[in-house]
Amino acid sequence: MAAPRAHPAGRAPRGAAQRLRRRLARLRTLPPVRRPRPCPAPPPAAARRRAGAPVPARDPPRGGADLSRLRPGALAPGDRRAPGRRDAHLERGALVARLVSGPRPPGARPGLRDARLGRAPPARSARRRVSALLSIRDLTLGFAPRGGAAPAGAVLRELRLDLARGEVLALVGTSGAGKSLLAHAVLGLLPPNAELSGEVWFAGWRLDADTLPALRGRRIALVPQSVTHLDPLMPVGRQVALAARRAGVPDPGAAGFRRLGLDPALRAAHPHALSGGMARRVLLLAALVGEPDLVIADEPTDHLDPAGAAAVLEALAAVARRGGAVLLVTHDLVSALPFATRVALLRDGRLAGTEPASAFAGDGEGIASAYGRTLWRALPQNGFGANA
Ligand SMILES: Nc1ncnc2c1ncn2[C@@H]1O[C@H](COP(=O)(O)OP(=O)(O)OP(=O)(O)O)[C@@H](O)[C@H]1O
Ligand code: NI
Repeated sequence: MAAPRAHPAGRAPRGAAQRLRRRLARLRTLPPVRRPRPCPAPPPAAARRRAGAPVPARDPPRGGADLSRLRPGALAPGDRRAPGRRDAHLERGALVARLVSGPRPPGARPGLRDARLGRAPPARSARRRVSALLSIRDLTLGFAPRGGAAPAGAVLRELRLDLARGEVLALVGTSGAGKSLLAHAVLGLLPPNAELSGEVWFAGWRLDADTLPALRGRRIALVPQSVTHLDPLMPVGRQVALAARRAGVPDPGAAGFRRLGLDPALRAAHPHALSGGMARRVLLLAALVGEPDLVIADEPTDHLDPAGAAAVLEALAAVARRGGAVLLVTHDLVSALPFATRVALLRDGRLAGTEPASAFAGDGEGIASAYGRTLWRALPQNGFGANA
């Protein structure tokens, strides 16, 4: 705004003074500007390293989310404030936009794209310890008993898992092993009675109620297992557009739908008019739209024919190729193998081993863990464990 010209007499003429008074009166009627709550700056890298936190070489936030305002590791293990609140939305069949995107963080600018998007990860220095993109440390999860029920044991136990940029880590295990809970625990989307301990770090940031809202749907995205996470009352095209807006990127429109093998005409359809496989691809599109660094995909190939499954896995592998990482929860190990770099085996809430994907070949001799060998040999194409 141009500065008002000074009047030679030192006072504005009457007409100008009236105009100024009117302007001031208009300004007073506007709602006050709300400033985001100031957060202390993050501690220096050295202090974070001393505290045992993984420290990235150089990994500033992007996508418009100013994480320099957030405190890494602000909450003690077990703090469940945000997860509980968010799960209320989840249990109500919460909107995919909210699940994959979350609210816009203070200071985030819509439409702002980071120039680093799509670039390779920073070069590793031999002298500097560079951590994984995602580090899960001693994660234990149980549920407080409800209504006088006997306390159940932990459903995830002392999990330690690292995921580096460029990796697609397939997380496999039998039904009920805890795969979805692990995915939800990373994203802070657990029910209020969940009791969580341990730590999850992403790009040097402790994931907690302070950091997650700024990261979810921007740098970390979830493809949920259930398609009920789509809003039943909103056309799916609008849901994708909403996810894009929250991530601060343009709506991919018809092109986005085509990219995942979906007819663009489906944008106007409500979720009930989509097949299970179509709905799953819409969820994937909504998750990938903001080009996140980390994608946690929970059974993204369910209900898909082999060609559809390959297209979905290819889209996920592309995330890793551009320098991101994917945690791929799947029952279908065989389909995932060509796209996975490693396989993590979850058994009754415990990690039974992590193996290179290349070990899952032939009779499974190259698989280090006994559980991995058993799972591999139990597959129909491997003789249902006849040689185990
Ligand atoms: N809210 C909850 N309260 C209590 N127990 C729960 C809750 N949610 C999940 N569980 C239990 O935790 C265990 C792991 O569930 P989870 O959904 O993570 O399994 P999963 O490995 O994803 O299985 P699937 O392959 O069938 O999807 C199950 O025994 C389940 O009953
Ligand atoms: Ni599951």
